[in-house]
Amino acid sequence: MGKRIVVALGGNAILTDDPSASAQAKALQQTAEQLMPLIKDNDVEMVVTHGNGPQVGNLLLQQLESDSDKNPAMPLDTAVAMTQGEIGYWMLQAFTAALNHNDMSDVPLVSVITRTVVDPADEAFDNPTKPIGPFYTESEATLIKAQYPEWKMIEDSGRGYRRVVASPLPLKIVEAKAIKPLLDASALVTVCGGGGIPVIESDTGYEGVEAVIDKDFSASKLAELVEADELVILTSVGDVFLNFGKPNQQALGTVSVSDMRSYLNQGLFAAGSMKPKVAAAVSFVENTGKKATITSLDNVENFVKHGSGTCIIPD
Ligand SMILES: Nc1ncnc2c1ncn2[C@@H]1O[C@H](COP(=O)(O)OP(=O)(O)O)[C@@H](O)[C@H]1O
Ligand SMILES: NC(=O)OP(=O)(O)O
Repeated sequence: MGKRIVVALGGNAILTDDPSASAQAKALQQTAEQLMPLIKDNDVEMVVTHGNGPQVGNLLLQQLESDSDKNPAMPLDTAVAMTQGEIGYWMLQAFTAALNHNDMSDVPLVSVITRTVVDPADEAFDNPTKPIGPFYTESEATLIKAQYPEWKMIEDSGRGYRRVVASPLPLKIVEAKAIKPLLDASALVTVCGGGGIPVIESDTGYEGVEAVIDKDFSASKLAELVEADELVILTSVGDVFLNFGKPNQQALGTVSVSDMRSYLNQGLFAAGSMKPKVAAAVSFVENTGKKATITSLDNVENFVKHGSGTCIIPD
């Protein structure tokens, strides 16, 4: 068995400044090429997961047009499933091209519709924090609030206003067991897209709930469940920084998990962006004794060759 890694892809892997299907599929083609050094010439089983915040928010906006009985709007759990389907499809297309291009056309490919179990009593249901869909100016946000008073909007890290929805913590990935044999067969698997379709346990099995789960937390849980050797969180920055954006900012290279836990507990990372990534990575290392890396897609080749990026290791 090769080394098993779970890779979580950030927003920049899919969405550029053009949200059309063709532009997102094209962005993923480049992403797939950038991931190839992770598996090419290495005995690696790769599981890929991805976000869906912009896509699911846009899809909900499209649902607002569909208010008749003949063409009803879809609820949020179904919208998450729809984005898993669309992005999973683009992933298959992108990986097919990249594997062909890198003489690895024999690698089996699959995208798995995945459910993630959450706690119905999770306090996140009363406190929406997950930004989805497009960014709005302050005046646009005011108009939207008047039109949809039930929506909660927040200012998202100085980038504009966005709608937020509940984002409960993932407890269990329902399909984790089914994914393992695919990995054993050396398939390249896309799984748990958008954090997974949020479900709660019910008398008959599972019931969908309205939420969007953070994909970094799901990736961490998934990595534990498939017994991954490493969790790799890819975003738009090559390193995690202390004092990010300040003149004295300092890139973190290899850091022990207890040091990173201490930085996290001191509140040194921004909520809604770097904090969940660090929390997810620290949780994986604490729970498994394996390592986790946070770096950028652009740095994958350097990471493979020289180990650059922020690497959290067991004590
Ligand atoms: N301490 C930090 N170190 C590095 N980047 C940070 C830090 N705090 C905030 N950031 C910001 O977090 C961003 C990554 O978060 P985000 O865009 O939400 O992730 P995703 O890649 O999952 O879409 C980086 O592009 C950077 O601007
Ligand atoms: N579900 C999720 O975490 O999506 P983003 O990474 O796109 O916000």
